[in-house]
Amino acid sequence: MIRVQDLQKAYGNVQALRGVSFDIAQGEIVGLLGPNGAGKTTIIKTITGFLQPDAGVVEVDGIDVMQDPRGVQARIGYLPENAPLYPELTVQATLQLAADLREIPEDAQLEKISRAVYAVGLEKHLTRPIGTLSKGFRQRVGLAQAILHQPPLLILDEPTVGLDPRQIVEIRGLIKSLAGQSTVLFSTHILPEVEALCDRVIILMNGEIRANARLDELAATGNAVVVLGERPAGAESLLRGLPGVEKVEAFENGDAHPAYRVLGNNGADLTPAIYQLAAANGWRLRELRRDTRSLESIFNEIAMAA
Ligand SMILES: Nc1ncnc2c1ncn2[C@@H]1O[C@H](COP(=O)(O)OP(=O)(O)OP(=O)(O)O)[C@@H](O)[C@H]1O
Repeated sequence: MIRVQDLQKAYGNVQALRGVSFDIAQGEIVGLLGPNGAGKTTIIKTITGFLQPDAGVVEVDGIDVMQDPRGVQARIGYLPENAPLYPELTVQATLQLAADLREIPEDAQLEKISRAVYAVGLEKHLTRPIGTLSKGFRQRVGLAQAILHQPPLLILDEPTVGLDPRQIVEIRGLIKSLAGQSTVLFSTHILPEVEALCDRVIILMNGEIRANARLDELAATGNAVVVLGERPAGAESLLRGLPGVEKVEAFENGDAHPAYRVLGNNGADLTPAIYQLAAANGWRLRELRRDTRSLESIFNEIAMAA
């Protein structure tokens, strides 16, 4: 659905993007995560055809954005950061204006507006001027504008920035429901946002991609945790003898059963070999799993390495 290849962009002597490449498949929901100034908005503006890169290729649905920006924009619903809205216009007038700008034929406008309004829960607020709406409801208007033409791809720049905790939960819920109909790429600097919404995360720092993986892959380590029913003689040294094992640490897991953290030396999954070892030696396994890391610790590790 999106192909970004070796994108580069400088503003004067600020190198905002330093060769960014990634692909997003149809139906995915992907978070572009990075601190302020990492280059998230620059990537989004390039994909949506509002900014010309210095080098690189962006394709949406096989269409090159530099060659046919209007063709790409017809396939994208875009919610910019702090979407500009006219405070004196009502919700209905705002959406009618958006439908005109999208060149939606007049006889189709009512049906499209009504569909978008119900999708974002604005049906009771059609006659209210934008200026009287809370920030959360203004964001719903922005989302309704973005989905008016039923685009196959939604691109949202920091969709929950400036919202209070309740509004954040509501907007995240809406994004999740819209993801059923569209591929979604959104940017954020908030880790729990990624955990709440994404299949996959692209971590960007200083104009470079530092990670691009499914959340479960990123969280998995090459270490395993094993808890046994009783303490068989020699368990620790047998675990240590498995190929790919660096070290075995016994730890207290709170229920008096022997627990070990088995540290690998090459990132490979150790659990199948541990399972076989347990079966061969008649150990009673209470628990066997890959050890995981939180997104926060991954992010901090990447930031420290930067
Ligand atoms: N129009 C501009 N002129 C000069 N520098 C710019 C311009 N727009 C962005 N930059 C710089 O380019 C870098 C990337 O900015 P960008 O807005 O893409 O980052 P971001 O990750 O979206 O950050 P934020 O979350 O703060 O919006 C930053 O160093 C920023 O200061």
